[in-house]
Amino acid sequence: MTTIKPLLVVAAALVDADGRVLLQQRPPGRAMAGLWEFPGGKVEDGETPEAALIRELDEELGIQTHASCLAPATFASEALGDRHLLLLLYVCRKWQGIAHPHHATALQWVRPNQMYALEMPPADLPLIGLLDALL
Ligand SMILES: Nc1nc2c([nH]c(=O)n2[C@H]2C[C@H](O)[C@@H](COP(=O)(O)OP(=O)(O)OP(=O)(O)O)O2)c(=O)[nH]1
Repeated sequence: MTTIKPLLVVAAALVDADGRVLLQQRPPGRAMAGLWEFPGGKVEDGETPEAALIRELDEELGIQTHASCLAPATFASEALGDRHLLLLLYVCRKWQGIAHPHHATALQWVRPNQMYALEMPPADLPLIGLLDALL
């Protein structure tokens, strides 16, 4: 029997005052290079999902937020190679600092209905409609 180990990933829909969401472009040389994703990353051993997301937002964008500013929104469940991705998406409207692409090739602020035209990871596609309805 094949054992599938879930891969737990957390990501944020950072929403600005105009209802736009921040996406970042995955850098070259990595899986899914060039695709537009929500900032975030893997939950490490011993971390809560919220602590992992706070860490990733600081590492990737240089912004700071708090667990009380992370509202669970939805999740994705998708085969990913020999793993199974569980992606927890939070909505965050409050943070400190200005987002800069520390790891990503580029950042852009988009309305959810503009995401349909962007190349995003397969797991993210079902999340767009939810964000579109929610924001
Ligand atoms: N951050 C993020 N990852 C996503 C999204 N959609 C999606 O399928 N993923 C996948 C891509 C990767 O397989 C995984 C995230 O892992 P990663 O490698 O980017 O995370 P990480 O920052 O912890 O990276 P590393 O430590 O391995 O360098 O989740 C998304 O919207 N945001």
